[in-house]
Amino acid sequence: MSETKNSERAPAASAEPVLDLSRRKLLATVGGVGAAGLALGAAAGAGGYAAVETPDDTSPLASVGSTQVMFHGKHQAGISTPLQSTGHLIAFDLAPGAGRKEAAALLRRWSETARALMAGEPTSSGDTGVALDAGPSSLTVTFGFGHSFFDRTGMADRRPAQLDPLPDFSADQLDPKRSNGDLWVQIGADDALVAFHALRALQRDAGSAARPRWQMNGFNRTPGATEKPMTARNLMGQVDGTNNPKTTDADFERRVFVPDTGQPAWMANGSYAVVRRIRMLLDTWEKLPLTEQEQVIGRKKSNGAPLSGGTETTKMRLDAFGPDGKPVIPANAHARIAAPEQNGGAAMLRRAFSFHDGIAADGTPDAGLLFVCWQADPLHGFVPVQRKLDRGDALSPFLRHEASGLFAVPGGPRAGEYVGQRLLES
Ligand SMILES: C=CC1=C(C)c2cc3[nH]c(cc4nc(cc5[nH]c(cc1n2)c(C)c5CCC(=O)O)C(CCC(=O)O)=C4C)c(C)c3C=C
Ligand SMILES: [Fe+2]
Repeated sequence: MSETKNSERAPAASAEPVLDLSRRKLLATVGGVGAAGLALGAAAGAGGYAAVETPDDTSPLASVGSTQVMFHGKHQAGISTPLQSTGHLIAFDLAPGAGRKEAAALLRRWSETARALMAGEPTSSGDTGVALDAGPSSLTVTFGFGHSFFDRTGMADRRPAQLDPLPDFSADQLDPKRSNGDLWVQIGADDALVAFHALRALQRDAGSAARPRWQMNGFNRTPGATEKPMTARNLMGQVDGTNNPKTTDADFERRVFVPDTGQPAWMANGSYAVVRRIRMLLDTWEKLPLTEQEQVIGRKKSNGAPLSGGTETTKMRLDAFGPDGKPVIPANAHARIAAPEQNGGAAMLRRAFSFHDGIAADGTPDAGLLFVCWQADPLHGFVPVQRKLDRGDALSPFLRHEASGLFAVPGGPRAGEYVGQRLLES
């Protein structure tokens, strides 16, 4: 697993960040309160997995800035680590003539840059200074390989079957130019400048080896904006992420990560990311009365509680019927249709960013969800659930799936290793 560390540290420009462990409290899991990094973990619904260090009162940086996520670990950072307030998703294609050797050199460069920036250090070549003064700010950089990468590098025989293209869904309106790609990078941080700094550094590192294919920018709530840590809200106003698998669940690892002994061996402790740019038809959605909006999801908008009663964390009672004889959580409610118990146990870890790219040509807001979900096998996670949603989800008329990607995200690098080394050098 990747670890999160909340430390007082020298400004980002310093080559030697100060990590004075003797002056910090180590908080093991989500059980504690008071640390911004920890609070975020609880709020994200995708986090709280990592060890968090809190600074003492003399910290020169606010705790948001000083929170650090470890680059090395069993899993890559940015999967089960807390969701951040700024995200960039970017796919690259290898340049004509670039193959396995160039890809290996690129992953080596990218890994060193990610390691340095996640530690709050400047990059080793020509740091742009954009993140000067800021701490690591929970920066995570996560790397993945797309289906086409294996053809481009002459390694088609090493491609996992899990990367087979996703099936077509009837409601898809996908733009191929904004879909897939040889390589994929997910950047997240709790400071927009820190995130942008990392994005630029990685783009520059790509040099002549790879070219950006598409880029998407997203956001979530800023840590500290709410009175207490809360699950995120999306741009439809719903509490979104409640029923995510929890890192404390006995089957969390099995659902989200390829086992140690999994195949192919280079994917051990890795995960598969499905990325969808889902436009929300907000002009239509916002006209829907509140009670109907709640029926569409099956949960209350105010606090995310199931319509069958209780609080946000109360289990949905899918077998509850109202006095009218109808199910309290409608048969086509999104949360019912997507629930693992309705899909043979299929589950995924959703870790999304909202996006807003201004006004589209048709005059409507170009806004929605950069849906990213993580699973050990997309055929037992995203695919069956999306198949079912595609057939009769009450939310579908308010959505448009505009872009799609599927990426193999290898396990975390060991010290001295770069991401993907076990694929590229064995
Ligand atoms: C194929 C997977 C899914 C897509 C695509 C998807 C899109 C999507 N969802 C929301 C809003 C909510 N989703 C909620 C729950 C939920 N959604 C999925 C899967 C997909 N969603 C799952 C597996 C679940 C959990 C179901 C369960 O176990 O109860 C909820 C309810 C709160 C929660 O649990 O998170 C909301 C709200 C939007 C807006 C959207 C596309 C833009
Ligand atoms: Fe959903």
